[in-house]
Amino acid sequence: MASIESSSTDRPAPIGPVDSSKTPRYAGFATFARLPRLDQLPAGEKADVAILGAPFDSGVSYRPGARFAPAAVREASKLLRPYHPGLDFSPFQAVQVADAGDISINPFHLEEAMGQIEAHSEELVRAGSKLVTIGGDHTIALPLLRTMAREHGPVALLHFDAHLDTWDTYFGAPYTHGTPFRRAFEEGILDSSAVSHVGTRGPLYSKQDLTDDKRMGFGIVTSADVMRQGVDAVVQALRERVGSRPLYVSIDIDVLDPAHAPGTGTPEAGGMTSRELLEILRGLDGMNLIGADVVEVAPAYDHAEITSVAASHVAYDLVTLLAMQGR
Ligand SMILES: N=C(N)NCCCC(=O)O
Ligand SMILES: [Zn+2]
Ligand SMILES: [Zn+2]
Repeated sequence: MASIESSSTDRPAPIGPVDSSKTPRYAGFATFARLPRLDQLPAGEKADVAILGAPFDSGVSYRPGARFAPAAVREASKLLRPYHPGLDFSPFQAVQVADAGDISINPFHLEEAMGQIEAHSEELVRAGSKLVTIGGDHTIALPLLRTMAREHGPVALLHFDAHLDTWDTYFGAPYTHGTPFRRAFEEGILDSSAVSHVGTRGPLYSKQDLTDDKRMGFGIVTSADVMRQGVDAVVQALRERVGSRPLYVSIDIDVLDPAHAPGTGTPEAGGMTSRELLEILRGLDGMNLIGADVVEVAPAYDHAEITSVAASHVAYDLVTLLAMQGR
């Protein structure tokens, strides 16, 4: 396991999280994992990895509320600690991780909203930050993928979700949370030889949904496959499919069973456990991860922060995987 714990450059040591043995976790402003805000870094210092909020839920087909997720996930992330034992790595020591705040997104104009997400993410990426974006509904993955493809060319995609999200339109609308990956396919920003859904389950509109999805190149690892084959076999198959291609990971929190993530807009029974999801993510260690998102947390339907805690741990694993690639 590649482990880069220190830097050879003359940049100052990263500013880490607020020390929870000095200031209690429940005190103070909420940033992701109690990390500094981007604007608190010394002048000229970049975030190697940035957590970015994308509060937007005007693309949903069912329960709204994911616009409140960035705040809820930050709040739930206060209990995260600096060392990741599963990956044997201290991400906040190795690189500068910072909270880049929320994008200002127009809730009344979908195209403008996507433009704002694309522009803001591009600015951060150009400044040298790898992004873990907290949605928001799944619509936000499309502008984020556009940004990634502009930097890297067509990208490999691992899409963790109960749903395919390769549907065509809803009520005639092309940009919704059920359609981002069909639009991405049409725009040529995905590397169709290396795209896969993981955790898929639940009723579809028709069998044609699967035919269309396959035509776009997607492989499917269902949630039942995860249960039957086990985490290690799934990880091996995903690694083989993606290889060393630039990889974007999009995680719809509804990939988890509603027992593990009740706070979401379109829940489906029979999902993965949070343990399975986290173990699959850890299995991606060493792959060419370029960015990630965690979407579809809808705090109003949550209980005891079950969903936002799960999302905060998922985001922490993604941050750690990105941090392991070094400064
Ligand atoms: N992306 C999420 N979470 N859901 C898409 C479901 C679209 C539908 O209502 O069929
Ligand atoms: Zn979903
Ligand atoms: Zn989705």
